[in-house]
Amino acid sequence: MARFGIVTFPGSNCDHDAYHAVKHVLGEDATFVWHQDTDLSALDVVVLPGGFSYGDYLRSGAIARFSPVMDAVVDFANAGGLVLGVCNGFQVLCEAGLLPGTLTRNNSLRFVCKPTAVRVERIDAPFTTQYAPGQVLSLPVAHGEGRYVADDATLNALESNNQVLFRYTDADGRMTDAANPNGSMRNIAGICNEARNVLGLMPHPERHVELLLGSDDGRPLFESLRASVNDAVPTSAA
Ligand SMILES: NC(=O)CC[C@H](N)C(=O)O
Repeated sequence: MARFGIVTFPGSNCDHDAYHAVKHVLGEDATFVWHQDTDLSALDVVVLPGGFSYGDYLRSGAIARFSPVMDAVVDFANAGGLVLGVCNGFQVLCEAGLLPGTLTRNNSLRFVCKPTAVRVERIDAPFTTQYAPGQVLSLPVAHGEGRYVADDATLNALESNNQVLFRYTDADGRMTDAANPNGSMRNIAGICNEARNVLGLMPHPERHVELLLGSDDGRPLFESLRASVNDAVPTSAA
């Protein structure tokens, strides 16, 4: 059984969605981790969920990054643990320095809440093995500060290391400005770190995990994590 911990900050509002995806849809072990907790040793995967941690004061994720749990998340990630940050979780990961770049105000200066088409760029990361390369997913976005920004050197490094795992496209997988809901540079929707064990993703896979919700395109992301955890567990026969 893969053990997922879902961090709750004051202001998180997608923690229960993530819990539902893991516990009830996937059938794996899910527990909530309070922002003041510091022991992550019983977990295989840490999820930083969406929401408005600390009211998005100053800028999204800027205060959550100083929560006691985040020192533990940094240690967990540096030891190779799997970390998934969705939306506000992505913002927190950038603020914490676990991912490069930052998320700034949408180019529309408006909160955007709608389904988007997102293309899977790479399947050689523990978050995407259960997708097909180039598969176009329907995943909802809901954010005011989702515009991914980084300098050219960082963007080029992300591309050459194959760290861009998801991009906004149209439904046919074409990268257009119209398909980009927030003005993210190079249509970036999700990136991993160089070691490939930390993912930040702006759209919400946990909101599209069953057809009752309109789509189950987000479900293979959680199945990929489960497969990665199970593959890593040594068998007793060894
Ligand atoms: N759904 C969310 O996680 C919201 C993200 C963030 N606080 C924003 O509005 O930019």
